Amino acid sequence: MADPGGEQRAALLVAASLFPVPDGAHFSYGTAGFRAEGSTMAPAVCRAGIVAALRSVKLGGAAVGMVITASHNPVDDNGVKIVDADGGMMSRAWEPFSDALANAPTPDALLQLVLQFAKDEGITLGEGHSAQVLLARDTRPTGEYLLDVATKGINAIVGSVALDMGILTTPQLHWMVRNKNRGLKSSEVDYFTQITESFRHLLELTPDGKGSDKLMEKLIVDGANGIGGLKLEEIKAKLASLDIVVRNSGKEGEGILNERCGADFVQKEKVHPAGFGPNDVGVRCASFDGDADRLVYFRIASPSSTMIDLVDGDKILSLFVLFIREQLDIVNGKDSEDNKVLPTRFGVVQTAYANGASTEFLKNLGLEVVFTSTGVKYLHKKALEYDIGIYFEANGHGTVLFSDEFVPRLESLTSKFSSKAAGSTRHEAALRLLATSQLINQAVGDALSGMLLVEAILQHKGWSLQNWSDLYTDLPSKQLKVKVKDRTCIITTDAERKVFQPSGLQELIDREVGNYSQGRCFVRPSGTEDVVRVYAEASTVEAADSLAKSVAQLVERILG
Ligand SMILES: CC(=O)N[C@H]1[C@@H](OP(=O)(O)O)O[C@H](CO)[C@@H](O)[C@@H]1O
Ligand SMILES: [Mg+2]
Repeated sequence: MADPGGEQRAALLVAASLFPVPDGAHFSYGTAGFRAEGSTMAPAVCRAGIVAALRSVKLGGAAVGMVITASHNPVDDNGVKIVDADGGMMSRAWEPFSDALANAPTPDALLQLVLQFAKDEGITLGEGHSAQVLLARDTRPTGEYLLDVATKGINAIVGSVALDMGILTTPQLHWMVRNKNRGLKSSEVDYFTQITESFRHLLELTPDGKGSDKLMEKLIVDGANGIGGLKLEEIKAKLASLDIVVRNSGKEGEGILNERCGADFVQKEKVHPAGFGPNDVGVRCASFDGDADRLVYFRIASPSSTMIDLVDGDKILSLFVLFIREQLDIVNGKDSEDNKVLPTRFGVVQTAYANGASTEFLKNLGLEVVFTSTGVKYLHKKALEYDIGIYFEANGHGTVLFSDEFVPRLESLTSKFSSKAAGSTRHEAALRLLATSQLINQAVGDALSGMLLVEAILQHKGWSLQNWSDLYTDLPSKQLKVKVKDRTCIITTDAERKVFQPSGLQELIDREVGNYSQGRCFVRPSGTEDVVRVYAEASTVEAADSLAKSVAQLVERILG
């Protein structure tokens, strides 16, 4: 293999020896990158820095991103995720190399892995190339240290530049990488300007007589004591049409990151977050997760209970679908199927965790609903196949993607309308679609921009949270975690809805499911925790609980 030169070899050996992998440690690039207790993350983070820099070299010096975060996980955890040049998750083809590198036992083993991989990928190391990696972190206490570690990893590839973008939400960094590589404005100020301006624009397009005063009433946002709350506080003043109160805002002394708060807690426990109580009964509330890439809504139903009415990712998706479909129908008017001014392939992507009632609702609208494995990297890729592709995980992570081919078509139609039919309902509908494509993050799910789109649509429809929630009734569901010896023994198929191995387990699950009306249940190994997840749905809460419990027992019995 081509010799990258002594300087490059030495740099890799030094970086590897700075952060050796302790005996017994094993890192795995899971559903959302490497994650573990923050104080143990340095070897994985340093090596992820090497991977990110190599990725940038491979892509001709395009900007690549790295976010130091463990999202909704406890404050002592931390993690690292690589953002590809298009603003999405790192290409899955690079995950095996990332795993191998993170676990390389010695500096020399690491050097050999890099040399071999560079050769296989046709990457020339040493001189004459450039690479840039944009870095961000969330508010975790180990973040600053790990960001420094990541920088050391990046610098171990000669010619690379690490750019610290500061403390950001995960979707902000994804957005920056995407915009930078498209030659668009990509600073944080630009991000805020884009989302606040397109939100304002959408509100201006609210039909007359809609957007009742009741809707102007306050929106309380649970910031999970993380970065999303802090950023929302920064832009609140620019969202004057909304009366936003931020709780668990991430400000010093307010509470601990993700502890009894945040979108993950609210969605899984179905109780209100810390800092909320009887005084908030009936108020429209939203909850972000710790790095603000997930969003759910809820309402406290009664002063005597902590229970909430949850409006989860599936319902956010349903709301977005209705709005977009309505605008498309207006734009296309009464044109026949093959004579539409804006023919649009509109696709909806869900995972097995989507509530069965949501899937039925979407299918009844005549939409194409497809399923992928859990994790944004799968959903996003699938959604890119459509003119407008929309995906959400039930836990609130999702976005709406407008394809590179579709946006120019929409733009030129909008200008055509503005010269021939300015102010017409079709013109306005086209403008709404355009504003939506600018508001909703095109790189990844984004709680901040997602929330603004929800708010604009509620105003557009003149809907309360109740109207929205009434779209359909969720089937009762239950999630359990089972600790087993080796979760990788479970191999799934059919977008994780069926167990392929160990053989016989699926038949046993099917038999259990058969005992319940509207029963549905699946198991899969988590990609972020050392557990097997069990999900069950049935016609009553008790039945869903009982089905989940029986299947969890089956898993325990078979996998121990
Ligand atoms: C059931 C569930 O919520 N799973 C989550 C969780 O993945 P697991 O592979 O299930 O651990 O974390 C992922 C990353 O945040 C998220 O994409 C996914 O939806
Ligand atoms: Mg997150």
